[in-house]
Order: sequence, then structure tokens, then C-alpha cells
Amino acid sequence: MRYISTRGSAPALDFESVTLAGLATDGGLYVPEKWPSLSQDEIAGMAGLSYVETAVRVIAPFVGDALDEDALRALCTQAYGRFEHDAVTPLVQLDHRHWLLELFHGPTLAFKDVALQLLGLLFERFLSNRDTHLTVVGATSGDTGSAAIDALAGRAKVDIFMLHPDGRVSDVQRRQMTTVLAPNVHNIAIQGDFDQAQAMVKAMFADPDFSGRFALSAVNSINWARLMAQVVYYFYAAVRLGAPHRPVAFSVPTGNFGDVFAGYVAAKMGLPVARLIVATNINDILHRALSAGDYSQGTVVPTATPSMDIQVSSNFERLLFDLNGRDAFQLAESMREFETNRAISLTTRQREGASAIFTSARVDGDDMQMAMRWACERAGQVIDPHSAIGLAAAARAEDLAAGVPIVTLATAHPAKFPDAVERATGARPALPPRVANLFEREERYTVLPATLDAVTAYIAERATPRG
Ligand SMILES: Cc1ncc(COP(=O)(O)O)c(C=O)c1O
Ligand SMILES: N[C@@H](CCOP(=O)(O)O)C(=O)O
Repeated sequence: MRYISTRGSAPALDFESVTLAGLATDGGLYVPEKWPSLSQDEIAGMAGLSYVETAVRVIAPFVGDALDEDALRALCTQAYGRFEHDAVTPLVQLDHRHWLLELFHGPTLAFKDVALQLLGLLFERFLSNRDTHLTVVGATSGDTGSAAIDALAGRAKVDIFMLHPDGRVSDVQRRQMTTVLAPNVHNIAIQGDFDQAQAMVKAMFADPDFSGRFALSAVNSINWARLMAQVVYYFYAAVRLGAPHRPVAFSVPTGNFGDVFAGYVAAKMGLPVARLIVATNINDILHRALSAGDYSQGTVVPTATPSMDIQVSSNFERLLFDLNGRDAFQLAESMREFETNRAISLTTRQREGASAIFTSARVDGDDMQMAMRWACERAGQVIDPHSAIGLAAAARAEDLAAGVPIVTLATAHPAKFPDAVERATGARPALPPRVANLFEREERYTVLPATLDAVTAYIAERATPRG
């Protein structure tokens, strides 16, 4: 399998190189040259398989000869062995139509663990044969940071520098990052928002001097391997609900468009996905783009769903590329226009292609709270505010054919957002035992202004040059 950049002027790479590279050198995002497909029989053959075996079948076409099947199985077994639920990502029924796909049973209690536990192991394996020291730079609105730090803390040949928006993540999210004191972990709180942090990360990749001195890599969903690992749970859930003989819809709380793009990839591979519902909070660039073709950056408004407080959704570029006939020249033009004007309009072709599978909904704080209360009172489930945005959007999908189950992705454990959960339901969720002493641990992080100079100087002083 080869990977090409959405902007067309970076070299095509194999799986190992694309995993280590993260972002393409032309500023684009890597996608497989061709979507692999699984036949209806192959999908039917996933019935009853464990999560690990499902992962091996879904991931194998993407890794090519970088890993043989036994090696892939060993990595998946190790990665998902750290999850606290035997099913890894269990399905929970809410009523006759609605289901929750619980993605938060990993070490840091959010869906990011599903991909990052595997990515940490892939980095280790691919670095073991190379004389390279990796400098991972990442941006987080709360969950990617802790999951990536857990996956990489203490590993040889890699340093991680994680930027989070100062004061705009929950206390649990911040402490999950800042109490990891391994010497290769560097937490930076920037005095700005997530979009500024993400823009700085991309600028570091685009700076030939900086990226020439350090072997940069990414743990955000700009890294293809992140999305690849997330495709698995769409198959796992849909097969349990009757796929390939029955189509299934998914409602996905969305920020950077990574999780829901993984659902699009599953559909491209042959999974019968009836619909992908893109659920945003009031930071609604994706809802405006999908409902009106208006992809224009607004100001980020802090909400009770901080992980979705994003107004530039990196992975939307992957969708725009695919929907416009993979025309890299046109896409690069559009992205240049976006970088200059902070706005683009979707082409008719892109809008029509998107509407064949995506719908979207903007969910405000009141509707989010109502969904949390509904889940608690009617279905006995305490859910986190991000998952509630997804559930509220799912409840609006009244036009879906009868008999199509709607699976809402439950992206974080409610205990990561105890204040918001308590406000909505009156119940304060306790931290699970694996993180119970979080508030007693020492924290370490550095606050920096949201300027590229300040952040690159900080990193350059501490990072190890490429080998
Ligand atoms: C809890 C939670 N829900 C939803 C999202 C949105 O996911 P994505 O950025 O992949 O759209 C995030 C952050 O990414 C998150 O941390
Ligand atoms: N919500 C995310 C933002 C970064 O998204 P990613 O999926 O691209 O890493 C977070 O929790 O950090």
C-alpha cells in the first residue's frame, strides 16, 4: 500500500514511512492511493470475532508488507490488552433504535486510546531498526494529549511535546497529561486556543530548517495510522448489529473530523453505513460546511465540550480531496485560499458527494444537557458531554429508514468531565481506579505565549536532533 498527499507534491510513501512522517512535506495529509475493499463475505466472516481479530482483518490491507499478520496480531493484542473491557469497545443498547459504542475503556478514558496505544507500539517497532530519534509535536484540546503521552512516556528514541490551550481543558484532562513526569514528556500550555496550537504544529512541519534539524512526527489525526486504527470499531460495531446484511448509521461527536472520517473510510471499504451524522457543538464550522457549503473559520467559543472546541478541522481536507475526484492541484489551491481568507465554499461536486453519506447537526449546551439527562433517566447511562452531543444529533435523525440502528460514539468517560455531568444529571461520576489518585500527583508543565517563535525555541532547546 502506498500513500499520497492530498496536495500532490510530497513523495508517495509506504506504511512505515507514512506512520513516522505524520504530515506531508507539502502541508497535505496522506491518504491511501486507493481505498482497499472487503467483500460482503469477508465482512460477514467478522461475526463473532474478537476486537483484536477484527482489527487484524481491517488493518492488514493498509500496512502492506510493513508487518506480517502475526506481527500485526501481536501489536494489536498488546495495545488492546490494556483496555478494561473484554470487548474493548462494547456496544450498549439505549432503546429500540439507539446504541452507544463505548470507546473509553482504555488507559486515559477516551477514544483516542484505541488508536494511540497501537501507534505507540508502531513507533517503537519502526524505530527499532533505524538510527533516528523522533520528535513528536502535537496539539490537543484535551484527550489526544493524555492518550499520546500515555502511549509514548518512557519509550526510547522519542520525545513528545504536547501543546494544550491553557485553562481550556478540564482539570482531569490537564492532570492526565501534566502528572506524567517521564523525561521524554514535555507539556506546553499555550495562551491561546486549540486552533492556534494546531496551526503551530503544522507550521513546524512546514519549516524546512526546523524539520530538517529534528525528525518530526505527529500523533494527531493528521497521522494516517491514527485514522486507520479508528476504522476498526465501525466494523466491529456494525457487524454486531447485523452488517453486512443490515445497514447501520453512526452519530459522531466531531471536532477535527478524524473519528467520523474513519467511518467514511469504513464505508469506502464496503461496510454498509446508512449515514454518518456529524455532530458539532456551537463551534460549528463542519455543520455549516456540510449543510450550506460554507467552510469558514469562526472564533472558538469555549464550551462544556472542550475537546470539540475547534474551528479548523484538519481531516476535512481528506474528505474534500476524495470528493473532488482526488484532484490534488485543485485541493492545494483551495487550501491556499483557506489559509489566506479563512474561508472556502465547497464545490457542487463536493456537496453532492458529502450529502450521499453525511448529515450534520449543531447541538447547543441546552440540548446537550437534555441528552445527558435522557440517557441517565431513561436508559440508566451516565454519559459524558461530548457523547451527549452525538446522542442529541442522533435523536434528530428522524428521516432514517425504520430498522436502521443508530450508534452514537461515546468518545470519553463521564469522569473526565465531572462538573458538566453533575450540572446536567445531579450525579458526580467517580474517577475509575486506574486514575483515582490523579489529584494527588505532582504536575509539570510550561506556560508559553501562543507564538510560533516561543514554542519552537522551547522545543529546539530540549529536543534531540535527528540521528
Ligand atoms: C471526547 C471527544 N469527543 C469528540 C472529539 C472529536 O473527535 P474528532 O476530532 O476526531 O472529530 C474529541 C477530540 O478529538 C474528543 O476528545
Ligand atoms: N479533540 C482533540 C483535538 C485533536 O484531535 P486529533 O484527533 O486530531 O488528535 C483532542 O482531544 O486533543
